[in-house]
Amino acid sequence: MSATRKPLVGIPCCTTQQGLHPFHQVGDKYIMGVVDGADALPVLIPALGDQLVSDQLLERLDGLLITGSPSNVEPHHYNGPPSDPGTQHDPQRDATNLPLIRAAVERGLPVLAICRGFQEMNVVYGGSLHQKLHEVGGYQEHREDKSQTVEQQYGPAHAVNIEPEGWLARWTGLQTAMVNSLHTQGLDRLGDGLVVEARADDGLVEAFRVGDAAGFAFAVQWHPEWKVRENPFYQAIFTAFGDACRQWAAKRVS
Ligand SMILES: N[C@@H](CCC(=O)NCCCC(=O)O)C(=O)O
Repeated sequence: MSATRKPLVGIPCCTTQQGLHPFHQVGDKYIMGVVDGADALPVLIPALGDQLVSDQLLERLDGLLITGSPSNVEPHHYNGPPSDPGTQHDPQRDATNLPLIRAAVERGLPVLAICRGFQEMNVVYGGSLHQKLHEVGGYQEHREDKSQTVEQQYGPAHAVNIEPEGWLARWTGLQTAMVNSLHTQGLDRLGDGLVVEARADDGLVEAFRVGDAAGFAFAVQWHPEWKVRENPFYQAIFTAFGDACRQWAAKRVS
């Protein structure tokens, strides 16, 4: 691989309906997180579910970024009770991402999962979700205040306590950090083999890694892609991801 060739990072899309037509889309901040934060080339992956030949796709990639989304994982994927009527779902995204995440981690391809992506990764490993964290009791407010500006909503909201022996501690040297918080759902049962990397003060799991993964497999409940270059804590996560993608790319081509 030439010194200037950047790793290729796949970003699976959400589906939305715009007028009469369905679209596949990814938010700009995730794309720019890959470009600016990981110094990599993004490529958008349509949410094709079964029609995505994941091996043929994954063998061409050097990493996967699994994004957040206002939609929720359909609860049948974790044996949860049905969602309230009107809950936003994206079954095509579920059908794409759940198998893709498993296949990517199995082959050692670097995976960074954010917010809904973090929740998906927990479900992939047999974990479950609280559908309305604010109704469970004992948890602080983890939702954004939708009356605020976008800058305020993605600003620091609460602390996370970082596990001293984990990857986050190694990358940052920190014991605590402030993070944004824009989620209604949250981890209930932690998936098999997932290792907690950080918790909120109320005990909610906010970051984990896949314990026996062959490569980089890391997930956070907050949004480190938000203005990643301006936040050294967020940047450290994207730097570690980008480095893992570069190492994968170098091995793949050599
Ligand atoms: N719907 C889930 C996940 C929350 C989430 O991913 N929010 C992201 C919102 C938009 C974005 O920044 O991409 C939940 O509510 O817990």
